[in-house]
Amino acid sequence: MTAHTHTGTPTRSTGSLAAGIEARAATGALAGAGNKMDAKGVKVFYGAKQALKGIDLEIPDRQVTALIGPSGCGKSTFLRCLNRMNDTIGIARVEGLITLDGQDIYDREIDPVQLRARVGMVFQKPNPFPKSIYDNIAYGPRIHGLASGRDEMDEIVAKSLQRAGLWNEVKDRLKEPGTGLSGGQQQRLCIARAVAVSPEVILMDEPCSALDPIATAHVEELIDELRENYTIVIVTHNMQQAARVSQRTAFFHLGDMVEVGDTEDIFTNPRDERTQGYITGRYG
Ligand SMILES: Nc1ncnc2c1ncn2[C@@H]1O[C@H](COP(=O)(O)OP(=O)(O)OP(=O)(O)O)[C@@H](O)[C@H]1O
Repeated sequence: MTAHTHTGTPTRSTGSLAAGIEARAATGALAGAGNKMDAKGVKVFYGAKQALKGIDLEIPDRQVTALIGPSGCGKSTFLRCLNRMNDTIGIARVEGLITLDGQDIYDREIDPVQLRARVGMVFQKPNPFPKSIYDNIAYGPRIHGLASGRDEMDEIVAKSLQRAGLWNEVKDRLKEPGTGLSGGQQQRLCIARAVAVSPEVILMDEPCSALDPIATAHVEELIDELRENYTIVIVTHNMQQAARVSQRTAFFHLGDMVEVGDTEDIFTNPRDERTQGYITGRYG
């Protein structure tokens, strides 16, 4: 089965994360230049069952790429390949090539923990740690040794919360538990936590499915702001959301990537009848 393709690097800071965030913002002019990640012939098996049949997909730098398609078609499986989260599933086996800035992320030299700092993830259900708001954010930078002292850590926490649009709501209650926030605030806390380790790519697996419409709108606005500095890949069942937040959309069907292109083209002029059927609600 062939896929239709419609047609469209920041340096990682090893020192101060706050400086890294600033540097990333300063190089915003590079937005959209080239592909951040590239998948070629990606197959995934869960035991004997094949979930992905050979996916080719380019992930452009500092754009939002939406993965859509009917339940069980392999969107989350593909997303998890991008930061090797499938490594944590014993029966999962991944074949093919996935690169980040041209480097094979499945290379033996690559440490998956370091990779996941560069390619962060936000899950469907907000999952703050049972810790204070401050410590939720500081956890990753502590593990990765990104702050040399308390002042620097305070700065990272503040900048990450600002980036996630949560600072004003929580700046006076940083010692309170993250679990005490509303669902929408918790999800923005999780986005701040992902941002705190200065990732280059943020993967989002249905990040709004547990949120009400107001919280959803908030997170969608945030995604739009984040793409200035980060490459984002989002799995969503909500086609309006894909149309609102993404610049590129890839349609998955039964383990294949059927069609990818500019979001507007995919929604107004899908080439494959399976894509057309899905976006017009004939199935899925
Ligand atoms: N941990 C796992 N073990 C075994 N099979 C799995 C596992 N995770 C996913 N699968 C199977 O792989 C296929 C693709 O699942 P995946 O969750 O990637 O699809 P999806 O498109 O994200 O679905 P949904 O939209 O319902 O979340 C499905 O048949 C699913 O049952």
